[in-house]
Amino acid sequence: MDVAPRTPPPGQAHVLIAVKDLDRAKSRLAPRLGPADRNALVLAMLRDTLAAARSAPAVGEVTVITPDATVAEAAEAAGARWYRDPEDPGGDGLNGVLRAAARVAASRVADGPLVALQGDLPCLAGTELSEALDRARSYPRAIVVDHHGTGTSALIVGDPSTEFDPRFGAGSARRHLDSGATALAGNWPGLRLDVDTAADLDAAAVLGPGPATAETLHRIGWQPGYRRSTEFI
Ligand SMILES: Nc1nc2c(ncn2[C@@H]2O[C@H](COP(=O)(O)OP(=O)(O)OP(=O)(O)O)[C@@H](O)[C@H]2O)c(=O)[nH]1
Ligand SMILES: C=C(OP(=O)(O)O)C(=O)O
Repeated sequence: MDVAPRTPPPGQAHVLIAVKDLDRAKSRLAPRLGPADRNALVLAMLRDTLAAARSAPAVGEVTVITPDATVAEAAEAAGARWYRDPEDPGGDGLNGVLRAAARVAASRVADGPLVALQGDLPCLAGTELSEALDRARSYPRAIVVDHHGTGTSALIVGDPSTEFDPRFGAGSARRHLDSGATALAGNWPGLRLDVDTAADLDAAAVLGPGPATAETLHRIGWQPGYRRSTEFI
């Protein structure tokens, strides 16, 4: 990771978003969507997530970590920076990549928190993220638990001397809590709604996704509950 240092304004957060190769992304949607539609959806959800994160006054900088050139282009177009995945992230895909990115970011973060945010939050509002960041100030390490109550939408590490130590993956909320993180309370449906399955996407369509995701859902003809209602016929 060779990036020129640029220090975000004091007190503002540096948000890290990791996105894997589009060809491997959102495999749990494969039963409902072909590769082209899945790729378009991943990019659209990322665009909406980036737009919301960048609109939050509490956020000073957003960096996408990805091995994928198309994702990197989308990040740049949204005004975010990007790093390429390290050659050897340490054996643990997402968490290794985030640890490596955090090491680079930590060398130039002023005094704001470092945040690992999921990139599949199509209903995220900047105000939700700002509120969560504000609430996280009272804790050295905090998380936003996802809408299922088991995963993690965001890990917020406010104390730069604290190890970043991301523990994402299935059941990550418990692991983050065990690592000393505090689960933040707040009415943040968009921040909590990470989309991995058809049911999640249905929920996002109902809650109200950002413009990129809304347009993509329309274009690919996504019909909430379609399969579930016909499966039993
Ligand atoms: N840069 C980077 N991002 C990753 C890597 N592994 C996972 N991610 C991202 O981390 C988030 C959670 O990963 P997963 O749940 O494994 O993958 P997903 O694409 O969301 O969904 P599934 O394929 O259905 O598991 C997603 O935004 C992924 O794109 C990795 O090795 N490198
Ligand atoms: C990576 C996570 O979730 P998902 O695999 O559902 O994206 C997580 O909640 O830590």
